[in-house]
Amino acid sequence: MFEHSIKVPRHFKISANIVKKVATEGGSVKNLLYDSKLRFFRTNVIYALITETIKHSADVDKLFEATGILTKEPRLDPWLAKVIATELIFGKKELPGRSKPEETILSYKELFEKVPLPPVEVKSEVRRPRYVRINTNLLTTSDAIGAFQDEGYKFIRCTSGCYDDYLKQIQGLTEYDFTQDYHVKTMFVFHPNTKFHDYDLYLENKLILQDKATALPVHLLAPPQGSVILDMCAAPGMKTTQLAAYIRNQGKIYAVERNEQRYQTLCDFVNKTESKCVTTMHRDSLDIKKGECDDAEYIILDPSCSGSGMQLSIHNYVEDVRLARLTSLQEKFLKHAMNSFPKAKKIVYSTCSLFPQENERVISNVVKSSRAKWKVLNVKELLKGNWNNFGSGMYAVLERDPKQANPEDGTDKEPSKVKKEKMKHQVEEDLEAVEASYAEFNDDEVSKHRKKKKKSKEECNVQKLPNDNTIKKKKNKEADSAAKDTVEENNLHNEESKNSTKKTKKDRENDLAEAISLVPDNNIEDSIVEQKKKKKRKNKENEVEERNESIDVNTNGDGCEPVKKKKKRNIE
Ligand SMILES: C[S@@+](CC[C@H](N)C(=O)[O-])C[C@H]1O[C@@H](n2cnc3c(N)ncnc32)[C@H](O)[C@@H]1O
Repeated sequence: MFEHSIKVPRHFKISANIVKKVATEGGSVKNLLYDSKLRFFRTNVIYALITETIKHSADVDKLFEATGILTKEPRLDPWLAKVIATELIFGKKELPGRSKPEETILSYKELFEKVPLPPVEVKSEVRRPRYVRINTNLLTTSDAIGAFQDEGYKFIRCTSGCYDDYLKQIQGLTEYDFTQDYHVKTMFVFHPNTKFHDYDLYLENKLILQDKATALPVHLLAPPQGSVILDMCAAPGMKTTQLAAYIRNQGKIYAVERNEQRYQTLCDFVNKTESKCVTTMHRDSLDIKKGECDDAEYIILDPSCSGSGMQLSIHNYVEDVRLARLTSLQEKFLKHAMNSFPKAKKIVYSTCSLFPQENERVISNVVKSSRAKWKVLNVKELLKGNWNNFGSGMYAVLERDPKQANPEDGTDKEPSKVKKEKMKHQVEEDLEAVEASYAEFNDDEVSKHRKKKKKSKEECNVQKLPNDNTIKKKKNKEADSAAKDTVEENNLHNEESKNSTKKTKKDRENDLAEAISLVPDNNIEDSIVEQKKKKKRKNKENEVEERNESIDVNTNGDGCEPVKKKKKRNIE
């Protein structure tokens, strides 16, 4: 028999409260846990209990459903019950006290044990490499390579240009190697164990610890120097500062953040990184109306999400109600981005969630209802099939359809009936593409596709240092020469950029073309230039016809056409 006077152990109560908060309101377990009131409590014990409860949540739900415990015991708090049942069934297998909730759960132990549960999945943990981004406002990539070499790291260069070779190469990096990222040329990749927290370049904000997945949206947005960008959900400022470096502080970035504390973090980060072209705004993005930020041409939309793609499995636990709330907010953001900024021509939507509700469904719902003003580009085509998504979120690239928008005044022409039909058809095709792409993201098409791909005969020029600390400290001459080309490329590129303030649009296009020849893997810019050439030709042919039809063509900015769809879509 239990005794009414016996209290529920405090660690159970605290854990139950946090699990409830994470599931219903969201937020980080660590933040909730390291609340000052708990500072001297056994946080490690509680953290383990919360993690286990979240990990076994689906199984515990099954046990509760099969036994009907929550209906039969209406006074039992379901969150507390979850924590205690997890401890009893999956944790220590015993309970410390004799409180009523503990006794109630114990009385169901035999019934719980009869419920068949799926076998525990043993997941092999894949450790992600350590990515760092060079803040090119403060340090050139060539100087960064030199600095890493001075530290004893060996620069490994993939000469084949083949993505498969690159992937093999990063998997084989030792603790003394580093290489340049395949897509984002200002990023470098190190062994997962590499620590940078005490490293001078990091402390001086020349080196930013940023994961590849969070850097890709800027690469996909690819705004040219001089452009005006709106970052609708900016704090802590990873993408804002990356954008500032990307456009070499030439242009303007509106960085909007609603949360006061996070806004301060954003301002600090912007200052520390010398992201001088950034205007921070402590605002709710959804309150920014036509007439404000009207000059924004490129939009990055990285709204709050469930974070289910983040490494901590703890984030995978999201209540349906919360997910629905997030989805509806994300749709609002996207609609706002698409409709409120007359000059906007490209939007990159990204989340670190893997839930389709926060990704493809947001895109399809919004694009469906947007009268086809925006076209969804195929991310895999933009990356030329070369992105092995490590389960860390999703991206969608939307480009305003130049045939259906009037960039001069930002209004959309009312389309004729025939055109409306065509547009509807186009939207359906686009959505099919998006849905197919996400489906492929979710299954293992990536590896199938890669197997089919013709392998390059060229091998990576991989030269490894022996695993020896003494040798590590010697600067490697061979590596120096391997890096030399990159250094020269970067110097040239940097030299170009110094003169860029006075450049015309034409000059910028030429710069872009040159940059592409300097950086051969710069896939996005590559496809943009190709598309520009095509578009110029096409524009000439269609000029008269289009004028007659009164359809305005987007002639300002980069004017790039959406990437043409192929019959068979390959999306990673
Ligand atoms: C996923 S984080 C953004 C991360 C950021 N883009 C980066 O790369 O560092 C989402 C941010 O959006 C902010 N946010 C949420 N709703 C907002 C709104 N209505 N207006 C402006 N900011 C908002 C949140 O406070 C949070 O800081």
